[in-house]
Amino acid sequence: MTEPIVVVGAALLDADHLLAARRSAPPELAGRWELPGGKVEPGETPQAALARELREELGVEVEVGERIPGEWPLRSPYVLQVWTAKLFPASPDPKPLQDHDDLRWLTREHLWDVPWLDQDVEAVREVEGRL
Ligand SMILES: Nc1nc2c([nH]c(=O)n2[C@H]2C[C@H](O)[C@@H](COP(=O)(O)OP(=O)(O)OP(=O)(O)O)O2)c(=O)[nH]1
Repeated sequence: MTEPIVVVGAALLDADHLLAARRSAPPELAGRWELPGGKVEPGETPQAALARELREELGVEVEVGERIPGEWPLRSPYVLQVWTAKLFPASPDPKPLQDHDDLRWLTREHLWDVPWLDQDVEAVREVEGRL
């Protein structure tokens, strides 16, 4: 069996808002919303991977917090794990530099206003309790 490869997603929180990111690629995922992040590289910790991905994709500097319990299957061999994160005070605001074409800070009230990727819905439900 192929070993699963972890994709880390950020529950990037600011007060009572969660950052949602709209994918611009690949075509089958474009237009749907996700927790920004990406694949953990060999030898990298999930926390380091998440900080790197958010720097590359959004231009932000984050402090990674705790893991949201659970693991969600993506297209084989990938699995999604989610960690909380918050912007360092001196961080620039997030911008959709790479992989995304729109960003939104959502309150709990508006959390389901965007079409999340199907495979992210359970993870977002877990995050919902933190808002
Ligand atoms: N980042 C992220 N990817 C997700 C989520 N849900 C989901 O199915 N995916 C998929 C999309 C991609 O196929 C894969 C992650 O790839 P990616 O393109 O974000 O990661 P990456 O920057 O490391 O990829 P690469 O271009 O270097 O190959 O997981 C999610 O919530 N966040």
